Amino acid sequence: MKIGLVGLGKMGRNLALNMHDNKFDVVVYNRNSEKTKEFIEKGIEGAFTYKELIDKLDDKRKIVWIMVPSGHAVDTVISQIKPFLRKGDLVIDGGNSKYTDTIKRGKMLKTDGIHYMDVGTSGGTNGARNGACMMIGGEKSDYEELKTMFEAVCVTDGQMYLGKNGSGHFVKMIHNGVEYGMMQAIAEGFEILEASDFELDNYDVSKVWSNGSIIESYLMSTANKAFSKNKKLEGIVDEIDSSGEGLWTVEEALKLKLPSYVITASLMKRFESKQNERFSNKVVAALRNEFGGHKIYKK
Ligand SMILES: O=C(O)[C@H](O)[C@@H](O)[C@H](O)[C@H](O)COP(=O)(O)O
Repeated sequence: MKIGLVGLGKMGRNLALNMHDNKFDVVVYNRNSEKTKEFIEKGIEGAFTYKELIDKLDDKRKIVWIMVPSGHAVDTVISQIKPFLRKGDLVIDGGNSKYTDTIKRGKMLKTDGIHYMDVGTSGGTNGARNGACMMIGGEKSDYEELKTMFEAVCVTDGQMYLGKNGSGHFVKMIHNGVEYGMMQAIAEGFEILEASDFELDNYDVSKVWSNGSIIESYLMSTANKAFSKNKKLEGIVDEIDSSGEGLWTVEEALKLKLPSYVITASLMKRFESKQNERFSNKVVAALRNEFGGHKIYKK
C-alpha cells in the first residue's frame, strides 16, 4: 500500500513522518515545493505536481490522503487531483472538515466511482507524529483495507470506524465542542486561583492535578507544560482564535434544539476574547499553542 499525502503543514508533515517510520510507503506533495524537497532529503519520496504524485502511487489503486485546512483548500485539492483518478481509487480527508461538506464531497466523487473517506484526527501535532487518534467514516471495506495503517499511526485503540461518509468528521466536530468546554473549565479554574490571595503557583497546581486527580487529563498535562514555560503566561495576548468546529457543534445543537450550555458558552468566550482582557483567555490560547502549534499573539 502506498499513500500519496497532500499537505505538509504541521499535521500533514508529522503524519507523513509517522507513516514512514511505520514502514508505510508515502509520497508527499506540498503546494510550496521547499517542504517537499526537505522530505526528499530525509529519504521520503516526493512529487512536485499532482500528476507526478498520482503516477508514483500503486497502479492497482491510487490512495490520496489530504491534510490541508478545512473549507476551500479541500475542494481545490480534490478538483486538481480528480482528473488523474480512476474508478475505485480512494481519497481521504484527514483534516477538520465540516461533516456536511464531507457528505457532499463523498457524493460528488461517487458519481465517478471514486471512494471517499473522512478521518477526523486528534492528538495535536504530537499525536500526528507519535500516535494519533482517528475517527473514521466511509466505506467499511476501505477501512478494512487500511486498518493496519490506521493501527500503526494511532495509539492503541485510538482509531475507530464509525460508519458512513461524514461520521468521522461529525464525531471529530463534537469532540472539538467538548474540547472547547473542557479547556474553558480548566481556564476558569486557573483564573479563580490566580485571583485568590493564596499566591498559588499555576505550575504546581497543574502538576498535582495531573497526578491521580479526577481532572487529570491530556489537557491538564498540557496546561502544566504551558505553565512550566511561563507561570503567569506573561506576554500572551488574551485572544483565542477558533477554526470552526466549536461553531459547527453549536449550530448542530441549535438545529437539534438541544441545550448545550457549556460548549455554547465556551464558543462565546472565544468571540468575547477578541474584545476583553481575561487571564482565562491566555490559558486557552497557551493550551492550543502547546498541543496544536496554533498561533499565539504576543505583546
Ligand atoms: O483534537 C485535536 O487535536 C485538536 O482539536 C485539533 O484538531 C486542533 O487543535 C483544533 O481543531 C483547534 O480547534 P480550534 O481552532 O477551533 O480551537
